[in-house]
Amino acid sequence: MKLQLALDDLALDDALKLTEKVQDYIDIIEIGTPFVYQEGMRAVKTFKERFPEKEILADMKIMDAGYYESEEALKVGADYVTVLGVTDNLTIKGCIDAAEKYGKEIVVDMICAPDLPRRIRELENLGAHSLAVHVGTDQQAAGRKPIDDLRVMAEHCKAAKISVAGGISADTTPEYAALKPEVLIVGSGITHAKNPVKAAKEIKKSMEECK
Ligand SMILES: O=C(CO)[C@H](O)[C@H](O)COP(=O)(O)O
Repeated sequence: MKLQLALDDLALDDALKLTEKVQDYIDIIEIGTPFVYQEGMRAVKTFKERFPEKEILADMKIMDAGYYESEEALKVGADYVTVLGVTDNLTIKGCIDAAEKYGKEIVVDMICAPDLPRRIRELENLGAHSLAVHVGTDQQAAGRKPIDDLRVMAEHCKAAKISVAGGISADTTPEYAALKPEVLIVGSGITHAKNPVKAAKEIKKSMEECK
């Protein structure tokens, strides 16, 4: 199980400093969607250069122009690019083709996707590498959590790897880790923690206890 640190609402220098501090506990560095809006592909390139031993995910949440947009991140060093599961299969296929050209992978973000079992089947048939259960920031504010969708994903996913995101913290990691997703994604649970190093260390420890 890998820990993915989502960097969403930090400036580039602050994000680099925070990542230095927690790097021992994380496997994948996510350049979050707001960070992509703020810094563009410069952030992907900078993080790949500063942390060459880590995997980098560009959370682009692509909705159209799948091949072209994913290649923007892949050519500057992204190991993973996200596309939205609600979009057209042609867009998802474009992202998969671009990723495979670079020997990298696509993560399909299932935020707001209706009928999960059916969509999981379709996406696996398309050859999606990973599917991400995701309760977004606005949904979290309305009290939603990703645990039920993660159960559905764990039951129906046969070939793709599973990621999960949506307000996960050190306190809630054990219940998510128990379902053994391949990747646990944590943003504010580390970046907004009083002590980010302590939070990252606790999260990684809980994950290891579930191996
Ligand atoms: O993709 C995102 C928001 O759209 C976040 O990166 C993801 O939800 C993880 O952050 P948090 O743990 O704070 O929910």
